Amino acid sequence: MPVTSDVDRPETAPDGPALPVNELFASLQGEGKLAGVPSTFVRTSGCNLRCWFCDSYHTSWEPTHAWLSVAGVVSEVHARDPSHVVLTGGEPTIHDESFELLRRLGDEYHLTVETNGTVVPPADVPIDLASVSPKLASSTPTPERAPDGADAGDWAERHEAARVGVDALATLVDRYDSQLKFVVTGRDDVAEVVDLVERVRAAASVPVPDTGVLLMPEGRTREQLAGTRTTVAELAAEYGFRYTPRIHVDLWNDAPET
Ligand SMILES: C[S@@+](CC[C@H](N)C(=O)[O-])C[C@H]1O[C@@H](n2cnc3c(N)ncnc32)[C@H](O)[C@@H]1O
Ligand SMILES: Nc1nc2[nH]cc(C(=O)O)c2c(=O)[nH]1
Ligand code: SF4
Ligand SMILES: [Mg+2]
Repeated sequence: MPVTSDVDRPETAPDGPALPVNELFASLQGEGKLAGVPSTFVRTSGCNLRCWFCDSYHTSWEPTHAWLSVAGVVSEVHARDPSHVVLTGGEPTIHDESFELLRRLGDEYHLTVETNGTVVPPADVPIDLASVSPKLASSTPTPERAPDGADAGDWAERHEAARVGVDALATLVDRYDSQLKFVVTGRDDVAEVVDLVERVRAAASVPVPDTGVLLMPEGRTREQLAGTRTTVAELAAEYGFRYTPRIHVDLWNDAPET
């Protein structure tokens, strides 16, 4: 149910809890330690950051969505086969209704939340895998590095101020089965990964193994990934971190609903 399909697109939310949904589809989890697992993806719109490379431009730089009731999202999930649900965005945790959705799905599905790690959900929210992707300095938009046609405005400062909260990251790691999945643009990014992982370890109460730290190559398209993946895989091997491919990009490039 992408916004490009023929679904109703009311401009305001229906009565009751509702979410701005950019797309809802079944695919294979393409990233991280559950890569390859059939999953239903719910992609909310709206984000508190503005990564210059965001592969979901229509949830961040130019938010686009249909408003769906939480009950309607549950029905759409029920209508699909996978036992795993991935709630992503945009940044799903900026919407309280995301937490209500997770509560309503928790008994029936394995729940992964893809998050930038800046927001801690209420303690009662069921999450089976917190897939946390803290943002490095190389994600910050600059006049030279912003999506085509986007107005970065004051987002360089806002993004930089909000992109990392060590206490929030430590709480997520303490509370949930988790992975720290860093988008790596090149060799210069790794010192910051090492430093941030050490800061999270110092603040967390549970161990953060190197195998829970995933390096993911930056790239929205096959062509872009071809330019980053070998370097990033070699960095993972060198530093003892885990490498994650982006198998949906390999398989379907940057097609929507994949
Ligand atoms: C679109 S984000 C949505 C969830 C959340 N806002 C976040 O950033 O984790 C989903 C995943 O895609 C990753 N991602 C976004 N753009 C990317 C790019 N150009 N290359 C590689 N990964 C990217 C994010 O880091 C995150 O792991
Ligand atoms: N197949 C597939 N796997 C994914 N894993 C995380 C995704 C995301 O955008 O959060 C994603 C996505 O967009 N597609
Ligand atoms: S935090 Fe996630 S959704 Fe937001 S701009 Fe960055 S990659 Fe896109
Ligand atoms: Mg994606």
